[in-house]
Amino acid sequence: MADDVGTTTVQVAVRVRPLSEKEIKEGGVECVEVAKDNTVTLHQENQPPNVFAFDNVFGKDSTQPEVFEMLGNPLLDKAFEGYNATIFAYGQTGSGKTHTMMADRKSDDRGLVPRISDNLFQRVSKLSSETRKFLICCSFLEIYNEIVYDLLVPRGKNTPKTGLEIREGKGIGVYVKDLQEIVVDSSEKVLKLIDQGFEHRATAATQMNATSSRSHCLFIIKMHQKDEQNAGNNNFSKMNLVDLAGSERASRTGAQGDTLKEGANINKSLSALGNVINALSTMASGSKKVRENR
Ligand SMILES: Nc1ncnc2c1ncn2[C@@H]1O[C@H](COP(=O)(O)OP(=O)(O)OP(=O)(O)O)[C@@H](O)[C@H]1O
Repeated sequence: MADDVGTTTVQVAVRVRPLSEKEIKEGGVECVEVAKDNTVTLHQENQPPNVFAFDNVFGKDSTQPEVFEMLGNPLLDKAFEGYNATIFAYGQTGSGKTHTMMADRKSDDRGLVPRISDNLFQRVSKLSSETRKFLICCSFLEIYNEIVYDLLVPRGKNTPKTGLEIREGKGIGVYVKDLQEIVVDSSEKVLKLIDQGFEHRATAATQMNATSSRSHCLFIIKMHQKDEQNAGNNNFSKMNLVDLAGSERASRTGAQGDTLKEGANINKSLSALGNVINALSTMASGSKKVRENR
């Protein structure tokens, strides 16, 4: 998670998913051990175990509400204070990114994004008054082969081949030109937008003979608060909820042609993201050099 107002913090959580039925049938064995001190031990054949430490660790029996409590709730706290905040789900195809971020959006097993939306509107309903108002809007986009597509608009003949443009504006930072921003006043409306976005994404993927796990997917919630009695509450914040494309390496999957191109673009963007996160965490730990280079 990263917020971009002054005190930048980056936290890394890891979630281990249970073995799938197919993996069990094929004789797969669990090789990851999760400990209460937020460490993960990786056991590999004929090698000494490797131990890794994280800010948060979720074992194979972890639940969606637990993940929300540890990651979603603090993100909302920050958003209500006026900070921008981002969650990225990173991992190889099939590791559980979409399950953690979305899952079945209408079931008790729903993931972070629908839970954040539910909790956001619960908080808004508690805090709203004659003098304190909230305006919330959402956008949904995907980045496929470095091209940005609006998921709230059906893709068709009129969709520009080059996709939407990423721009930077004074006071507003980086934004996507012409991206739809839909005003929402309930969690149900947010879930409808998500459904709509997924439908457009699936249709476009079929048209392009691609799979959705080869694109990055970003759900954006913007919140504007206005309080006539307490100017301290007047603020604007943005939550970016990102389900990244599968991180496997092209060389390992033996990809060729278009799939190789997709893989190269995914690697390029994930490596750029890695550089940004490294720079942010170095900044958070007070490295002078990064600050001077900004
Ligand atoms: N924590 C979990 N508990 C139970 N099942 C899980 C868990 N995480 C993932 N799964 C299951 O594992 C399968 C793969 O998960 P998922 O589709 O979320 O992977 P992914 O990383 O998003 O893959 P892709 O990159 O293709 O989008 C799904 O059937 C999902 O339901």
